[in-house]
Amino acid sequence: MPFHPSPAKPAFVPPAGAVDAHCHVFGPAARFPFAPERKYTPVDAPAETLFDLRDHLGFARNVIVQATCHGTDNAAMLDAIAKSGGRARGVAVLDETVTDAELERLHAAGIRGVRFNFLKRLVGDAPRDRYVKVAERIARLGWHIVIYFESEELEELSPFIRALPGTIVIDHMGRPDVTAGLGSEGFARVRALMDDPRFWIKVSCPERLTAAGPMYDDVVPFARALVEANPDRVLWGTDWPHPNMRSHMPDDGMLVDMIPRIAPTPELQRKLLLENPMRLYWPEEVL
Ligand SMILES: O=C(O)/C=C(\C=C(/O)C(=O)O)C(=O)O
Repeated sequence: MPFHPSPAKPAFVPPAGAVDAHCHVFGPAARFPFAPERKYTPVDAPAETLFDLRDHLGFARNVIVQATCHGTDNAAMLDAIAKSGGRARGVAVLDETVTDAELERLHAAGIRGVRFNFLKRLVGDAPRDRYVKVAERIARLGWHIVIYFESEELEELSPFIRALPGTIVIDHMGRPDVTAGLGSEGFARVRALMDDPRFWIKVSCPERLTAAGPMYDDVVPFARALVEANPDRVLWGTDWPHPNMRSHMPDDGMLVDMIPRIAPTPELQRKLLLENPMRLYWPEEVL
């Protein structure tokens, strides 16, 4: 499903310098082929379109996250970062063969984290041994680890995740089953991870979690609970171009207009959209 061709202009105006902390670039396939082992083939979603969206939504910076469709070939993301004029940083997917020289080059190119995907529909059986080796290799760079999992797997997965070193950023609220309610065991496990100050969480992707559909009223309480409980360790992103969406394609402008519903004060919005992502991805610019 292609991304929304003409997202609305949001009524909500993000704070100056706001960061879209979870988005992707895909291809163009002619220049940046997709990984042979991929589980899906997305539409081309080039850097130029991402940056136009950034400006249209009122954001200033992007954190571009490597997606499984490109495997460990981070070239498309690195090309986008290089084109951004310093306004993008990245989260890469690596394997344990990465050399120290390559890690230095990736850091110089704007990479500040690695991503470990646990979704079976995206990676099959997650290569946990590889993830441990990569985690050990990046620790000296001060990078963090972004993790993506289904909340129903969290009971089994928690010991492995808690044993990872450094800062850990949970994608898409830990994918709670919103139909099970705020008091569900699954969401309680996600919130229990957040009791550890090493953990951060993205209050993104209501469109992936909703049972009610757009305006995503059923997801708002989950995101708001996470923002209010962890104001200094939350991030927000569009997840553009929204790969693997089946039910509908979200309007990115509408996603931005959800922000005041999940972060109801200017202070919470500033932390979510500016202070927190700047601390994690542009620490050298934080006074
Ligand atoms: O884009 C997302 O963050 C979500 C998805 C895809 C990936 O994360 C990926 O391919 O790495 C998904 O839920 O299908």
